[in-house]
Amino acid sequence: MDVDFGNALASVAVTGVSEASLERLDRRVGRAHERIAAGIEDRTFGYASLALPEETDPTEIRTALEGFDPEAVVTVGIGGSALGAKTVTEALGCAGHHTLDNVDPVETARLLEELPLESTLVNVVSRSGTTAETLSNFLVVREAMTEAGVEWTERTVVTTGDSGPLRDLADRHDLPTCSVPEGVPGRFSALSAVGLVPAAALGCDIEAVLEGGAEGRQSLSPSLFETPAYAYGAVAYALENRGATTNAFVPYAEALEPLSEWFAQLWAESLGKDGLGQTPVRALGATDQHSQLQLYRAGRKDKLVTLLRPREREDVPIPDTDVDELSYLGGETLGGLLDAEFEATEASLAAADQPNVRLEIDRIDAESVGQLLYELEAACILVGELSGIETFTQPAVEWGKRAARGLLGGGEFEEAEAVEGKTSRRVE
Ligand SMILES: O=P(O)(O)OC[C@H]1O[C@H](O)[C@H](O)[C@@H](O)[C@@H]1O
Repeated sequence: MDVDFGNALASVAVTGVSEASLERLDRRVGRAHERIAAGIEDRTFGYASLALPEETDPTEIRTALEGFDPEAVVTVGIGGSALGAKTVTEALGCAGHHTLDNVDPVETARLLEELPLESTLVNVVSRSGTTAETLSNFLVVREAMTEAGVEWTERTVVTTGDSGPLRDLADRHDLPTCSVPEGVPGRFSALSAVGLVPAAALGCDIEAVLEGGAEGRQSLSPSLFETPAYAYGAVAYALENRGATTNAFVPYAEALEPLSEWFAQLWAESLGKDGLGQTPVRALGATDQHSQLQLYRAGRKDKLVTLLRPREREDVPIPDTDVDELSYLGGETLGGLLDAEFEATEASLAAADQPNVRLEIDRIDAESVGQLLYELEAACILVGELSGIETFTQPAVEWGKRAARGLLGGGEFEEAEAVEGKTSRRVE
């Protein structure tokens, strides 16, 4: 990806960052890069994520999928065990990928009604193999397949850790499996089997995705001024230190909308530690110019707006019109209008002293998507290094899990008592 942070400079936006500050920060970026590079080489927990382009074996994935030629794939997983896979297939236009990454009974029932179960591949993904939502959905899907007369063991592939209930189930039923790479947190696993099985099953070029990731790896160098991923991470970090506690991530491409969900987990779960972290807001261009832009321009100056677009895209001409007020659109294209709105929004934010950064990729294809995922991960890891936080863990998510488990009789958890003791002040 290319990064243009001109609109994040103090010379453009009051809450921006000065060139001199970035020069000083670059020395810290260089030291952080040394730590990151060493962590990649040593496959240290978390940093191992940035070794995935070398470590992920497409052959393992394709072997596990041998004999499958599904009409549809349903990924039963949650968080990093679903978002990366959804991002890759949606970006690459691999039709037929559905995800069950919530336990909304209406949605699960709807999807099971809609799916051609006899020609659907069930892709169960859980690093721990113990995630309640994933296992509950899997049990429901398995029962639905049985009731439809489909032998579930012949239509299920599992991606999980080396041990745990899901690994035991896969072994017991001799299911094809892929491994979850050691030392790679779920939100950083898009460039592993966790993120690539559905794309492979639906005929996408996962090798090219990994090639893009490898180009991302090659792009890392000790300076933010020579490394797009570090330029983005360093500017996001510097802006947060100047009050930008929100990062609105706005791709101008429908195919990249799931990327925003993936980015939100990556940014929030990695950086939301010790009272720090930017709140990622998922938005979509041009649609959210008609909803959130008012806040970005005229609300609190507590934001970074990240604008992402492909430079090339398939296009659609806009026919001529005899409506005078709209005649300027005739002969234009939808892509031309989208690009004009991207640039106009970017300028309108700068004109309102709202720092924004432009990310661009050549086009939305397997290689560009792989490189984009990689470089956004590297940007996130740099922010974690500069912030001095634990980038790769997520202890805060465990409290709620224990409370829910206690409420369901899954053990004695003091967190469940806190739920019972809720302070109420109802208005009906
Ligand atoms: O892959 P699993 O072990 O099922 O975990 C799925 C997700 O749930 C956890 O609670 C974490 O918040 C996520 O980082 C993780 O991706």
